[in-house]
Amino acid sequence: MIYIDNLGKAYNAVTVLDVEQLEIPQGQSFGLVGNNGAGKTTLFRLILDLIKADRGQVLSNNIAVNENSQWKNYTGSFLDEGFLIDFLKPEEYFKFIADINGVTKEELQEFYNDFADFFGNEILNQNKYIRDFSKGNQKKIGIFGAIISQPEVLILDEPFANLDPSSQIRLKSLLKDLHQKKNLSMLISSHDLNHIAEVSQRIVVLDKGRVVKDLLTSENTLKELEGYFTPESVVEAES
Ligand SMILES: Nc1ncnc2c1ncn2[C@@H]1O[C@H](COP(=O)(O)OP(=O)(O)OP(=O)(O)O)[C@@H](O)[C@H]1O
Repeated sequence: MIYIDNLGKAYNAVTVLDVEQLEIPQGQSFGLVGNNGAGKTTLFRLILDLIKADRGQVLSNNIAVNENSQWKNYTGSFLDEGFLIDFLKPEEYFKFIADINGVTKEELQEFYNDFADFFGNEILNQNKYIRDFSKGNQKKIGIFGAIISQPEVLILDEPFANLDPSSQIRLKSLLKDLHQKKNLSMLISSHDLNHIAEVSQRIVVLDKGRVVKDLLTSENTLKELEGYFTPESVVEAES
């Protein structure tokens, strides 16, 4: 369970995150949406203890993430290319993650099988360094890297961005599968309302760092989100 308690962050005296309380129960698929600069990545960075909060704290299974790193044993994440070791080839990178997490060769092979369609023929056996892959393929490498450790909590920042349509569809199906089979807590941000509504049981909307909507996904959620994000000028033009 992730619990956010009175969390605040400002840059240059401008508040970019201000979340009083937010509880994400174990096993929930949690979608985070918001316009550019709404604070989504900042929230994920705070959850992963990559930046320091100005006030408040994030608890993972009741332990403050900035005081004890136990949560790292069960949390997989990919926010950006900074998470990759780009002077390695994908197979070397995956083996490195597998080795530090005690994942066997056979288990890794099983993951490769599950991800074969998602990878296409573009990731494995390419004999090139991660830094030389396209942005979309680097994203695939990062997502796979986050999943190899078989985490209980998975945090992905805009996983659908830069992926081609077929890969987006495959990723949705992989994420839904993982979530169902493993009681995984899945925290995903996206600008794509359709995708996020499809993979999330709950969707939170951030605006200027604040939670402005917290919805359990239903058949009306997509409409509600589209309504929220439709600019007034468009509403006026259509009426
Ligand atoms: N290191 C930093 N220094 C100064 N401002 C920052 C820093 N990191 C983030 N910000 C600012 O914090 C705000 C929130 O940024 P954040 O990246 O969390 O938003 P986001 O919702 O992920 O946006 P996007 O959808 O564009 O990725 C933005 O105004 C951003 O410019």
